[in-house]
Order: sequence, then structure tokens, then C-alpha cells
Amino acid sequence: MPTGGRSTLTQFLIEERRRHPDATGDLNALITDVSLACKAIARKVAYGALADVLGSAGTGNVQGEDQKTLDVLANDMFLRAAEWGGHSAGMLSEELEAPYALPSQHPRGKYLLLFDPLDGSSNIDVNVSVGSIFSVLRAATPGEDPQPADFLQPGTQQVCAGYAIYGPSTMLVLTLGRGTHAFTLDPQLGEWVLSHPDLKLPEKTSEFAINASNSRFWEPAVKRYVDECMAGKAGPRGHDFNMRWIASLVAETHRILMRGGVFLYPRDSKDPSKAGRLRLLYEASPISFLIEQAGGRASTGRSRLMDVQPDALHQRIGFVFGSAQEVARIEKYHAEEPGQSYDSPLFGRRGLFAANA
Ligand SMILES: O=P(O)(O)OC[C@H]1O[C@](O)(COP(=O)(O)O)[C@@H](O)[C@@H]1O
Ligand SMILES: [Mg+2]
Ligand SMILES: [Mg+2]
Repeated sequence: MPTGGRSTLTQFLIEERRRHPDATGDLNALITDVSLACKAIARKVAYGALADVLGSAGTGNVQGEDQKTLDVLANDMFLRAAEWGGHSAGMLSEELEAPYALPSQHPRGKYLLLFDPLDGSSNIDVNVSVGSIFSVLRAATPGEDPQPADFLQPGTQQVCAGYAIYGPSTMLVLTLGRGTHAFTLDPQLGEWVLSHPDLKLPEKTSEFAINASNSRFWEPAVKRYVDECMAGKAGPRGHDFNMRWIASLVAETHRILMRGGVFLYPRDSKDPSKAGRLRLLYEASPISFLIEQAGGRASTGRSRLMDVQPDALHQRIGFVFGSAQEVARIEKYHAEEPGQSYDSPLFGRRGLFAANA
């Protein structure tokens, strides 16, 4: 067998479908479309400057962020790969303000596809790993154009979530609600090969990831957690910690799935109009699903992230995930200082607590 006895993504999806005798095959087809977009993006990323894909596109997105050439290209590849098959009824992208309206000639399917076509854009020009993140929800009215509100479903409603990582090797990490599985792209066969079935995250860890340049804006609970890690052996934790920050959510997630760790991008007071840095529907929600399915924990810092009912398409949120014991500890620290929260009205309205208290 050219794949060394390992199954391919296609074989894996066929097996999954066998468990659901009523399945139409639409979900498998949609995942295959997405995986094709990821292969095409991987090729562009690999060619880098030779394909003229680095640098800024000279435009901005709905988040007010500078769009990179690859943000725009990757968005287009997702839309083109998923629009013609008739498996999705509508799509929501980080790069588009409103849900994408499928061209009239294409049939509407029964799923909604939500994606961050290129995550970690700031790393493209410096040749550090980037990725794509996606989430699949059920459409409220299969076969018809969805309403924007149809996308506002909590993470618990996801049918599938995954990401592709464009690193030294290209990988696709996927969950359909029965474990988290990683496939490596065989560049010669052009096939995704199941290289890491049923990933399991260690409960404990000594590695944390946070953008420390924001420390003066953190809540007391976050500051306490990080200070205790930094104190190492001599501090209350009694052992040394290691720190990483790649500034690419996909790469950070991948490291944590492979060897454990905890990631924090908490809500802070840097820009009080933003409820966090990361986006709920196409970043935090799918990553949470993957992490939980690998035995980890994913949280807002206070409670389970996948239980949050979204109220806006591009909503941002504080996000903490990784090894279960560490995430539980961070939730506990927040619970011990209930008033001192940037979610609390005391912060926004009366500024009772200093930002760097
Ligand atoms: O630059 P910062 O503040 O460290 O933020 C890094 C975070 O921003 C992101 O790059 C946001 O994703 P996009 O590149 O898709 O906008 C995350 O991948 C990453 O965790
Ligand atoms: Mg992103
Ligand atoms: Mg992005």
C-alpha cells in the first residue's frame, strides 16, 4: 500500500459514513472540498515569493486589519472549492463582512461552512507556520439561502471542525465528534494520510503560551497565573515552566495537541471595545471542539467556550485552552476574583479597577 498501511482521508471518511446509515455523503463531500482548498493554499504558501504571494494586498477586512495577499487568495480558494458542490448552503469568512451569497446557479446544501482562510497572517512574510481553520454547522433551512442569524450557533452544535497547518509538513487535523485525528499530506501522492489517529492531550503541562507584551492590560487572575508559572520551582507551583508564543493560533494549537500545554489570549483592557483578540465562530469554536475531542479543556477563562451563544458574526472572545488541569486552574483564579473582570460592568462603566492592578 503506497501509504504504508495507513488510511487516507477518503477512506477515513467512508468509514465514518458507515456509522451513519442515513447519511447522504454531503458532509464527506464538503470536507473533501475544504481539504482540496487547503492543498491549493499549501502549494501557494510553499512557493512564497516565487508565486508573488507575500506582502500586503493593500486592502482591509471587516476587522479593520490589513489584508495580506495570501488572506485574499486563501479566502477565494475556500469559496471556489466549496461553492459548486451543493453541499453547503452558505459560508462565513473572516475576510467577508456578510455571509457569502452563493451564485444563483449553484445548488444549496444542508451545511454552513465557517472559516478563517489564513490564520497567523503576520507570520507569512517571515516564513513561520500559518494555517486555515474551519467549522461546519447544520443549516436551519437546508436547500435555501441562510439568514445571517443562522450562523450564530454555539460551538456545541458543530458537526465538524478542523484546521490545516502549512508548516515543515502540511497537515489536516479534524474532528467529527469522535476523537481528533491528524492527517499528513503526502506531497507525491497528493493524499492526506492518517498519521496521528485519536490524539490525546496530556492532562498536565509545564508549558504556557501568552503574548506577554499585553501583561499590563491583563486581569488579576491572568496576571496571577502567569506570575506563578514564571516563579518556577521557587514559587507556589513548585516547578519550572517553559513559554512559547508563535502568534499563529493554528501553530499554537498544533503544538498543544502534540505535546500538551496551555494557551491564553484572554480578554484584556487594551481596547475596551473588543471582547478579546480571537474570533468566536471561526477561530475559538472549532479549536475548542478539536481540543475537547482530544481530552483537553477550552474556556473563555470562566466557563466552557462551546456553550457561549454568539450574538454577532465576527464576535471576539477571550480564549484559554489546553491541558485540562491548567485550564481548570485559570477558571478557578477567575472565580476567586469575580468582581475583577473585564466582562464585569465595573470595569467598562466605572473603571473601578486599574488595568494593571
Ligand atoms: O499579534 P498577536 O496579538 O500576538 O495575536 C496573535 C493572534 O492573532 C492571530 O494571528 C489572528 O488570526 P488572523 O491572522 O487570522 O487574523 C492568531 O492566529 C494569533 O493567535
Ligand atoms: Mg486567525
Ligand atoms: Mg485569518
